[in-house]
Amino acid sequence: MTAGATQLQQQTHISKLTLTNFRNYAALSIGLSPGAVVLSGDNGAGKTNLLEAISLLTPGRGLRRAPYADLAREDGDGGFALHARIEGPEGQAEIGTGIAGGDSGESGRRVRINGAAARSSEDMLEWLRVVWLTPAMDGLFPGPAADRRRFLDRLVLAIDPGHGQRALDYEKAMRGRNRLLTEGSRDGSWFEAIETQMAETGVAIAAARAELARLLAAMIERLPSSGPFPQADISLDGDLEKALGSAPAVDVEERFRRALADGRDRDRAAGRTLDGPHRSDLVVRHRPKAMPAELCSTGEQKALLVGIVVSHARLTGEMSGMTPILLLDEIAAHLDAGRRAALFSILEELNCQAFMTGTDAALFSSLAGRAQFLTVDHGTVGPTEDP
Ligand SMILES: Nc1ncnc2c1ncn2[C@@H]1O[C@H](COP(=O)(O)OP(=O)(O)OP(=O)(O)O)[C@@H](O)[C@H]1O
Repeated sequence: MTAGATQLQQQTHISKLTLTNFRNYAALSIGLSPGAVVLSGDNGAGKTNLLEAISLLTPGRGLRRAPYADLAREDGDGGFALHARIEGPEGQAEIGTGIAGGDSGESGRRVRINGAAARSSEDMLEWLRVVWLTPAMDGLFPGPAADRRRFLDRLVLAIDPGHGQRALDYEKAMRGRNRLLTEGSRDGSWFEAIETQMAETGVAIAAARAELARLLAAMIERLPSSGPFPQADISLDGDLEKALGSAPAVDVEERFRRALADGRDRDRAAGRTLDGPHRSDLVVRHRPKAMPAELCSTGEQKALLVGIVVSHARLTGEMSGMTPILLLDEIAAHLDAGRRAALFSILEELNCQAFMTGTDAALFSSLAGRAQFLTVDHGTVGPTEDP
């Protein structure tokens, strides 16, 4: 067996995917290969739906952030089910998730791993990590900070599975504080308890983001300085993230707790908490052009994002031994032939399973013989003839 074959065997990948009543799929079961998987088909055929299904194999609402009830096929019973067989260095796992018919999905989706109910959806991270780039993210740099924060937190989650719970705990505490503010409560001990929790979880969130930014910046240095995917300078714009650069976490926590207490009147007037990691931003600059990312062309922004995502995939692989599965929706749309070829060879070098979609398989023809080509046709998926 060649060294390459051994490597491929160890790659974390989905080898089988089954969808039941998911979006436009009534029933689908497909075998998947490690490495690149190209999904081509007409507009509306169901390519993104397939990626969305895979994105639900990680905590959260998936790549469209759609309500679970919308994921259930329109003519179905109101529920949906996904099932995936994962193969990786740790062995094989069977992961299932979905909601039952008649369940609005508001209470969350169920997750089963190897036949047993998971304690939380974060248990899936023991088996695989999933990261995506979608056309909706083309507007990430000029768009709202909330989208960049979400992107950043997803990158953190892939290297630090505890991040999701931290974010949930912080949001829950903040909702509690906001409720006290809008109710006009003056109950000092209630505020103190909630603000202490916000300070603890908030600083932990900021510290995890700062650590990701530091590690990711080191990985981005490994991108060739004049290559097709430009080096990005990334930094975090947030009071806590900045303070952590020059003070120990316990001091930052205490400062944040005091700032929350001192800011009650101001926040009461605003009806919400105005300071905290829920207001932080990810700042990206195009290093070769010495320009903020949001001022770059659409193609340049896409190339920057690809550089960040592949650097992150490399980082995750090196840290966890598990390279994320990449979902690259319509990835070829803004990349010229040279950049496409460069992307394909980076993906091969990363040794990750990467799903790429496009209306035209020809854009991926240089991968012939090195990728699995599948044609998506309104609820069915089969091998692409003559890719
Ligand atoms: N809950 C649902 N039940 C049934 N069909 C659905 C549901 N949600 C979406 N669809 C259908 O799925 C199709 C969209 O699929 P998808 O977004 O995956 O297309 P695509 O192949 O990525 O297309 P494009 O190339 O245009 O991006 C649409 O025809 C839409 O009507």
